[in-house]
Order: sequence, then C-alpha cells, then structure tokens
Amino acid sequence: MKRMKKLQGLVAATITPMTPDGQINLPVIRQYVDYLIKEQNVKNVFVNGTTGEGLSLSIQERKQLAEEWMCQGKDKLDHVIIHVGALSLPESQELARHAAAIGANGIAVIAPFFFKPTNKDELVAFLQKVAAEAPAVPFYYYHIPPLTGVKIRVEELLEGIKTRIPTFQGVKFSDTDLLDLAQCISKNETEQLEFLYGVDEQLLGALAIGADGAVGSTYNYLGRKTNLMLQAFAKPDLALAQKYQFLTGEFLNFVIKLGFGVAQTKAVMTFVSGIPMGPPRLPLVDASEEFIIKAKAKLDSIVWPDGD
Ligand SMILES: CC(=O)N[C@H](C=O)[C@@H](O)[C@H](O)[C@H](O)CO
Ligand SMILES: CC(=O)C(=O)O
Repeated sequence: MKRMKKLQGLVAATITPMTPDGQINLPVIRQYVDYLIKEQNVKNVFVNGTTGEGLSLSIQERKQLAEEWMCQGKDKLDHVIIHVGALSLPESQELARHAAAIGANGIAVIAPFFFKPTNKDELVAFLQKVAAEAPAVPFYYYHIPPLTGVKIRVEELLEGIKTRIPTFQGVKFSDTDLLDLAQCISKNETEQLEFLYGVDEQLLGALAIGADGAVGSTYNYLGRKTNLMLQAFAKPDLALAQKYQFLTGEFLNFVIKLGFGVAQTKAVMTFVSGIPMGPPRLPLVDASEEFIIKAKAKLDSIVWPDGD
C-alpha cells in the first residue's frame, strides 16, 4: 500500500480555482501548493470534495485536477487524497482507477445521494465496488449527511468493513454527531483506522474524543492558526487550545450568519492568500461584495494569542 505514515493533523479540502469564464484554472495550483505549505503549514490535501465542487465537475475536469495536484505536490505534499465519489458507479470506478494510476495516497467516496442506500449493506456494497478498482490505495468513506441526506451511522457501517473492503483506512467524518464518532474511535482498538473530522468550528471537541486529524475548507486560510490549536491541545494547554477554537469559531459564526458556503470560501481564500480562486460554478453564485467587505473586516479584527 502507498502508505508512508499515518495521516494525522490538518488536511486542506482544496478549492477548485476557476477562470472568470468558469473553466478550471490549472496553472494556479502550483502557487496554491506552495501557499499551503509555506503560509499555512498544511501538507495534506483532499481534492475534488465538497469545497472543490467535485460533484459539479466533469469526469475529465476531475482527472485533470487530480493530475495537477499530484504533479505540483510531488516531493512537497505528504498526502494527496482524491475524492472519487459520484452518483454513477462506473464513473466512480473510473475515477478510482485513475487516482490509483497517478499514485494518489488515498481515495475517498461519499454516499450516493440521489438514489440513496437505505441501509449499511447497500452503502458498503457500493463503496466496495469502487474500492476494489484501486486495490493498493487506502480507502476513506466520506460521511457528510447534511449534504448527502444519507444518515447511516458510521459506527454501524464499520462493523466487519475490513473483510469487505481490505483497503479501508478510515473516515472523513463531517457530521456533528460526536456520539457516533466516539463509538467509532472506541471500537478502533488496534488504531488501524484514521478518523478525520470535518466540522472545523468544533474540531477541538472531536480531538478530545480522539480524532486523528481534520479535513476542512478553513485550513486553506486558517491552517496556521488551527495548527497552533493542535499543538496547544497536544501539550496539553487546553485553555490555549480553547482560545484558538473560540476565535476561529468567532469568524465562522459571523460568516455563517451572513450565508457561508463554497462560493464564500472561494472569496475568503482569494482575499487572504491573494491567489485568484475565481467564481464558483452554478448553481452556486459568487459571494457578494458586501460579504467580502464584512468577512475581511471580521478576520482582520481578530487578535490571535500568537500576537498576529
Ligand atoms: C459542509 C462543508 O463544506 N463542510 C466542510 C468540510 O467537510 C467544512 O470544512 C466547513 O466548510 C467548515 O466547517 C465551515 O462550516
Ligand atoms: C470540506 C471538505 O472536507 C470537502 O470539501 O470535501
């Protein structure tokens, strides 16, 4: 298996840069990789997921993006995980084969969300068919019930999963149900699996329960601050870790009230990094000027414990 070391710490859910006329903007990715490493101290990426508008891209675009991230991340990034989930099983399988061929460090799949699996066996059967196309690549289930509407609890899904999916490596857990996460972690006695949390505003709670790390959109521009939270938690300096969580939460709480999604993430990343992320693809529409002004003022007003 292409496993160098256990995936821990932060993983940036990458944004898909687009040109003003809505094409994927591949040349920007080189700069983006360097920015994540140098400015955010983030060396793992999750490509073509929710933040990357993966389900709004064509198969061809998804392959081009995966290739570009692999190519630009070579010898720089630690882990490149490619999201290969799709509504159509053969398309998902094609993307899994492609990810394996280009040397991805992991693949992830969300639950199909138009025709939905109604129980864990149906869901595992779908995941197994995709995972089997990349038999040497660690496989992650991407659990995001608020978006897929598939609410099958992960604790249930994990039962016997290794026998059905030998490459099963862990879960990207994007739900607020910390009881479910805790049950998964407590059953992971041999610690073979990785649990990566995906609700950035309450990561500290998931760390306390035993999450290995996190995948999220905010690590694109708050990676450095969130890394300081992880360090404080590991020390342990819980009061300092809380301070960081309160402050990242203060920003998110503010923008969530204004209306916060992938389009707004693209706008925030553009003004923080200076890298043009461009517009989102329909049905998403650009963040308003008013949002950008308010979000920027809020972020600038925050005084961080590291004096920044
Ligand atoms: C629904 C969604 O996009 N979730 C992201 C990852 O799973 C998070 O990183 C959020 O963007 C973040 O927690 C802000 O709410
Ligand atoms: C947020 C996240 O993890 C994703 O974009 O898929």
